[in-house]
Amino acid sequence: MTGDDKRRYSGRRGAKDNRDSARRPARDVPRGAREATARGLLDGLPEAGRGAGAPTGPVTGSGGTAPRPNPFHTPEKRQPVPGPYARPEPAAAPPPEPEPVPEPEPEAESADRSAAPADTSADPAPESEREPTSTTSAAASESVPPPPTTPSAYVAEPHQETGQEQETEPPLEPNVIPLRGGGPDRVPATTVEAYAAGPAAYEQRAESSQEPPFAPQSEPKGPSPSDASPRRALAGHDPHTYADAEREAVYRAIRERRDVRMGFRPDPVPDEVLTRILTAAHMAPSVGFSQPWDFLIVEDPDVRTRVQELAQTQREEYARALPAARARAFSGLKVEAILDTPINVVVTVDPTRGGRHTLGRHAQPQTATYSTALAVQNLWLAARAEGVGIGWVSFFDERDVASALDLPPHLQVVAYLCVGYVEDFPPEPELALGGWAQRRPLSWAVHRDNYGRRGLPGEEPTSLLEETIAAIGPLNQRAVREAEDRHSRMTVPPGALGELQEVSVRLAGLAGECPPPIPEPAAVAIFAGDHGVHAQGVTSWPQEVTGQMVQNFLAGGAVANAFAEQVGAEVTVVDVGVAGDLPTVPGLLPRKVARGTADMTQGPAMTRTQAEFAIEAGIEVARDLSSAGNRCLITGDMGIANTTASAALIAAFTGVDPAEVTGRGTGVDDAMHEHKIEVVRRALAVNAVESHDPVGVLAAVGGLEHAALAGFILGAAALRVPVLLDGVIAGAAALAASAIAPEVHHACFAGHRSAEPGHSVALEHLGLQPLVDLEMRLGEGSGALLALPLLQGAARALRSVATFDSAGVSERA
Ligand SMILES: Cc1cc2ncn([C@H]3O[C@H](COP(=O)(O)O)[C@@H](O)[C@H]3O)c2cc1C
Ligand SMILES: O=C(O)c1cccnc1
Repeated sequence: MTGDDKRRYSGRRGAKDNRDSARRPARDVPRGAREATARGLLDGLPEAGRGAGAPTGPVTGSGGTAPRPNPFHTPEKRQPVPGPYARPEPAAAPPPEPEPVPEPEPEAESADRSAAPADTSADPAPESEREPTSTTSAAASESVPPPPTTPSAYVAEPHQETGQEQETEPPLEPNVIPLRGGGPDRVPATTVEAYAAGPAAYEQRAESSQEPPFAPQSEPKGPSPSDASPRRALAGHDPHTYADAEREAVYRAIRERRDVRMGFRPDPVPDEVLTRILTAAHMAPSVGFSQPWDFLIVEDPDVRTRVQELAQTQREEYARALPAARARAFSGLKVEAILDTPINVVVTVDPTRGGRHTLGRHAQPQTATYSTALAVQNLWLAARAEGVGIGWVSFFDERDVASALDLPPHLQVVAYLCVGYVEDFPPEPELALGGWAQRRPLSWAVHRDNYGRRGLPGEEPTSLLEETIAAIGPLNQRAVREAEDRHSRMTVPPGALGELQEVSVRLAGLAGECPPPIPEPAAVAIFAGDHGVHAQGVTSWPQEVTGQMVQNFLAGGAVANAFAEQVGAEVTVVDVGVAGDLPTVPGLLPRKVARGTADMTQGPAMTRTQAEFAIEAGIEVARDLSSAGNRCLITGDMGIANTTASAALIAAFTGVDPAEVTGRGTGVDDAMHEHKIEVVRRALAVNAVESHDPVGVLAAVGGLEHAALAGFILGAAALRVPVLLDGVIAGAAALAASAIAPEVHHACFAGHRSAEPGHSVALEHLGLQPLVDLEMRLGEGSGALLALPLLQGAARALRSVATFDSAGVSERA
């Protein structure tokens, strides 16, 4: 490898190479350690994203790793929790209905069971269930406590020092927006007895409490328990607060509740246990105290077989609609255990119960169903405490299952539950373990006063854009070096993989691991918007085509759909600014910020607020698609006249003359092309654009889809997920994103070079080399989709090509 090559791999080439200079503390995990934990859905895929977004522990050099515990698991803090519900205190959970009699044999057994899984719940799968792992990972898993439980991409556990080699590197947190501090109140524990014994005893007890109670997520790093906020002080003296162990039991049931589909045991659930569980369900809150639920216990094998057939049919229907990569993963996924469990419990709702004047239901009829869902949750938590597993099956049409169960017509099925003792409770949701989806951090979900002002209690709220910018960082240099080293040893003449070498090294640096995960599954987001500048006659197509093409995407009839199907990617359409109304259908995300932009030759196309809203909509789409398990995000666009706005943006960000960046778009003739250049010039003259104010530039001469695409690109970079860029519209948006957060380019891969002249200018400015160059000029994400297999091939080369050593191939003399 030449020195020049080496320089290239440390980041963007050319003038902007020195952006990697900022360094932050390292966090890395040997590949083997991560593989040892992988036993999920996507394991069936050829290495698909194994470990993607799964930074599971600290840097430990090449040896084993101390696992990075899941925050919902606090084994080191966990105390033995006595029995199911501690009974004596009136404030504790409801006691079971029947007077507890000396427990018969099966009951005693069940009590054991309820304790046993708790102890093992942090454990990895039994040896027999584990994926075969490399020697390193096997060694690692032997020498360390239970491995990390999940692709903990969404988990920010405090870094564990191992004393082993650490380098100064950016933190390795693919798929993680570094989480800000804050958190639950950690009040001193109190007990009812202490309170009853008098305030002095109570206070003493509170002060002497050592054990911090439940930490719902370790992401928050906010105020310490000593903080003297009024809220904290009040809580510390609240006579109603449960004692530590009691609270821990409640929170433990919450965090260890699982939807279980595998490993059910045939032994029956004793009647007393089932009665306790149903009693808990029956204690649920309900609107107007209407108690609209009923519980149908199904044992009859014929009925269950009928229901199972319904589920099977639905499963097949669902699988047919999946993109290829997802369908492969889904084929290994168990969705029901209807015949595997000793009983099924159906929870129904009677929306008419309580009569006409049920309090609260008159305004919100759906609260009957909500109430019933709360009963399901109570049932589920109680079952967990009893060591009983629950699998909720929703793979059927509600009316079909109601009729298979011969329910009275006024009842509806809310939940169909498979109920039985289990071999194991997975330490994390099965879907997360397999990489099908990821847990969203709490900080994504907590807003303050206004939706979008995110901040955990006790923290200063921030905007999504600020938070995203703060999370974008350099490539991980350790992974970059490992990838470079591997390339130098791979059975390939030096440099023979051309650009794919740079791509693969960058994928490793982005993910923070070598080899990097295969960028699969992938999702294209087609952002759609209309343009006021259309009125200037810059395209020969009517504006309605934007909305009509959206419908075409949704019906699966566009080029983007054909190419997405070819490469197994999922298509999502996002309406950020289509002028007309669009139907509410699956696959279309309604995020309309405005009904198209204003005419930029008359003034700014958008207000700054509109531009910001659109950017944030794009960030949220990146977050959602990533937490849905996608490991590659692809840009797509639809917006008649958007090549005009693209040209204006590119001219504004690069300083290149409009005549050199304005193309023919959908194919305008010479006269219209000249006119289009003039329109771009006029827009830039009317709007005083300053490239140091990228959001202002987007607002002045951009489109809503450009702003959203810029957010999408920023969002992907913050999550350390590769983003595959399409043509000139994506190029213009990437320039804006890069002006907002210069290090965004590490995550950007140019899918293709469009025939639009502005696109080459943008790519040059971004320092990106296109993977495909076929004179295409369509947009929609079409060029980027074609390039997806190249991106995946680059990652796979690092993963599966042998080295000279391992293959016994002689190196050149
Ligand atoms: C039928 C049709 C399908 C398209 N698919 C993408 N575009 C592309 O062309 C449009 C931009 O070109 P201009 O700036 O010249 O209007 C965008 O909608 C872009 O996505 C299409 C355009 C049309 C007409
Ligand atoms: O480069 C593109 O993506 C492009 C070119 C023409 C029309 N629409 C999109």
